[in-house]
Amino acid sequence: MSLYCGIVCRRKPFWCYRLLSTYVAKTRYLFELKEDDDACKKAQQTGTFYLFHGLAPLLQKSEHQYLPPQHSLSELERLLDKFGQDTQRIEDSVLIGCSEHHEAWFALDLGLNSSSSINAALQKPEIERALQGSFIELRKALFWLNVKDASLLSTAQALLRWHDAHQFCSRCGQPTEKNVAGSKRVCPASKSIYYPQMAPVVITLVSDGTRCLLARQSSFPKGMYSALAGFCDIGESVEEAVHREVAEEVGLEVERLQYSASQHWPFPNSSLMIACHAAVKPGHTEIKVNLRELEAAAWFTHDEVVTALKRNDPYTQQQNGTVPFWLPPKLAIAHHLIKEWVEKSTCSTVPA
Ligand SMILES: NC(=O)C1=CN([C@@H]2O[C@H](COP(=O)(O)OP(=O)(O)OC[C@H]3O[C@@H](n4cnc5c(N)ncnc54)[C@H](O)[C@@H]3O)[C@@H](O)[C@H]2O)C=CC1
Ligand SMILES: [Mg+2]
Repeated sequence: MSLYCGIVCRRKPFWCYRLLSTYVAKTRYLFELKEDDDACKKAQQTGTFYLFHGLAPLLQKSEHQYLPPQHSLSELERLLDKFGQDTQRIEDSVLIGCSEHHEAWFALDLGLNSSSSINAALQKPEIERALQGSFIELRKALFWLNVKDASLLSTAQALLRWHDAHQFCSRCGQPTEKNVAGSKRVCPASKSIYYPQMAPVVITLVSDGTRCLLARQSSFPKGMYSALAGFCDIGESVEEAVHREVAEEVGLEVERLQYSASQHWPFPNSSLMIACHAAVKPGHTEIKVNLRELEAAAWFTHDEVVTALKRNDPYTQQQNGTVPFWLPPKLAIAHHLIKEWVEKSTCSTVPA
């Protein structure tokens, strides 16, 4: 229940956090930190930092799970000091969220070349030893993290990558400067403002009523099939992108589009995955694979998909040496789409 009653406090910020629901208060606090550099610097004093090296998050193994440790500002300063680095490097950190009690969370990459400090990147093995953890490539880490940490670290990596790649103004070539939160970069020379971007991607699970269409690119791990995905062209709606991508990749026309869900996907650059179900016209099921985009595409039955969803260790080779057909991991929206199709078709309400 929202406690916000429209009362406007005279204290800064112009709303009173005590009158807001926990969720609204949190979003307003994060908004303030993005807009106000002084407030964000202050938040660093009491906040915590997630560390990366070359865009790989630091993880520590605890019992049966991997967790990303959080470090306070003073711990981070001590670490930099120990390795002969100036604390200006902390200016490269980016705001990635906050707790319900308004403890701000930041991410900092110790391996990328710093735009704030002249010191060279820190050496990975030495920091790993000092912090008793390992920097693990995010694609691998996603298999071991819980959903909350996976989402937070994906956001952090996307933001750190974007800042690393946007250090110069594309209009005049001069260095750009990030605000303290990292929600934008400004070019002092041309006054251009740059905001972190995501590319919209449609991902579609096509059904013919009893089977679903799955495809693989040659770059996928052996045996893995997924739903059809593709970047939206400029000027296109989501619906237009779905029709075009399906026609382009497998030569089919679809109808009855149904939006399912969306997901931020950090690889290889930030994408906003927009997931839909779609159906082919009855009898129009002949696949014409575009071999410039895909290695293979095929229709799979409900039973084949159910078996593949149960496959926990896809890399186990079958006795004849082949790798069995398997599906993207739970955290990928493709998995969600496929599971949803299985559940719907079990209840006989699959989009025809
Ligand atoms: N989270 C999930 O469940 C899944 C995520 N994906 C992601 O979807 C994305 C798109 O899938 P693809 O089949 O590769 O797309 P695609 O079918 O559009 O083909 C990729 C090609 O599109 C062109 N392209 C156009 N705009 C681009 C842009 N903004 N960035 C990069 N290339 C662009 C390039 O020529 C590129 O080679 C991939 O990055 C992949 O990681 C794909 C499947 C499952
Ligand atoms: Mg594609």
